[in-house]
Amino acid sequence: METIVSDRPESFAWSVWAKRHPILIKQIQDAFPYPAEVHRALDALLEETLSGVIQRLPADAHDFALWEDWDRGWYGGSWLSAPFLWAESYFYRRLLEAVGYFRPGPWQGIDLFGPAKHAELRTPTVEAELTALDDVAGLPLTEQRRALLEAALWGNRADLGFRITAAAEGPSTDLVADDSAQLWSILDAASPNATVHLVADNAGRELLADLILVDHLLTTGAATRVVMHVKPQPYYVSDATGADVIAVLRRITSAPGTAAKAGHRLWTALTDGAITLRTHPFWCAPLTFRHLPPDLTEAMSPATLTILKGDLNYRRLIGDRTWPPTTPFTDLTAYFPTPVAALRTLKSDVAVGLTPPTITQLDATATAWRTTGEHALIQVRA
Ligand SMILES: O=P(O)(O)OC[C@H]1O[C@](O)(CO)[C@@H](O)[C@@H]1O
Repeated sequence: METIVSDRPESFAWSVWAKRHPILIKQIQDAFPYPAEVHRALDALLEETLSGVIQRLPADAHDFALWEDWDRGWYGGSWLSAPFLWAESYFYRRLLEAVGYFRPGPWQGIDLFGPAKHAELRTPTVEAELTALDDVAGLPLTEQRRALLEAALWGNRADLGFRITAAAEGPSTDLVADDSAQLWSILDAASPNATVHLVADNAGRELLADLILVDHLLTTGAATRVVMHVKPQPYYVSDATGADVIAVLRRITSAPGTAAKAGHRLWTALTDGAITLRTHPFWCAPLTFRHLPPDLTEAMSPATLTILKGDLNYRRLIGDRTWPPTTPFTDLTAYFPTPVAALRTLKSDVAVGLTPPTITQLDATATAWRTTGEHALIQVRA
């Protein structure tokens, strides 16, 4: 199966470089009063990706050696001919370089995507979602499970990068694969000693729903311990960092009713160790999870179940390749060190584990069903 690259005009990967990134760079330039040299560096990066060759990080970058290790011979070649997964990840590292995120100075540590992430937490939609938790609390357990799992799943649609070029958010449509019964049976079989690792994706609404799900797992005994993995630095626009977890927690605790109670429980769970927050440089690596480093593999191996959120984690799990969509999910994920569940809305070309009737139905819609974000899946490998 071929690795996905970005050099075919009008392909999805190509459109990310040609259409999404110019808008993204402009948004970053507008969001902060960056000095002229930062504007120039951002413009130069965009130019380099569209018509230049991939430059190395400066030799004094703190992670220069790490990126030498992660390189697979792509420096010096065209961005569009390198694997999409590798090049897109490196683009986000180069964005941080352009704004001086790691360099001593006034812009050090300032999240270039912060304004959009924070604005999302103040929207009426988030307010309504928090209030709706009062109703969920009154439902029978199976319905609570369905509601909160689906909120975490569809929360992935709220990715800020994706929304740069996606049509305005329409109604959520169907699940193209749904192994949720298996997800719960794995946890129930291990109860009361289940440990869940949750590899988070986006901040804001998605992280809010993830945290509410985590609270539900802990309060119902479906999990005794949860390890949440977040990014060590801003990445893929709205990916969650430790600072985002705190911001979302504060938002939940400041809401009325059921939400506030969940927020306070989450806060306590973090302090007493029922929830552990972790990060690792590999979460921002341009490689698939087949390259999980030994320390991360060891840290994750006690997991009863690892829940991977989002499109990028899905690409990294199964490999960013032109798989036939009927390829079994279980075959491609057999290597992963723990039982694994993917919760993902479809926002890139990769899709596996679908049945022929589902594919026929999706093709009959005559839409770009792989990339519109209107479809979602829950896939599990025990
Ligand atoms: O936040 P997610 O769900 O990982 O999605 C990231 C998105 O960005 C992309 O990398 C495209 O830019 C897609 O893979 C995906 O649509």
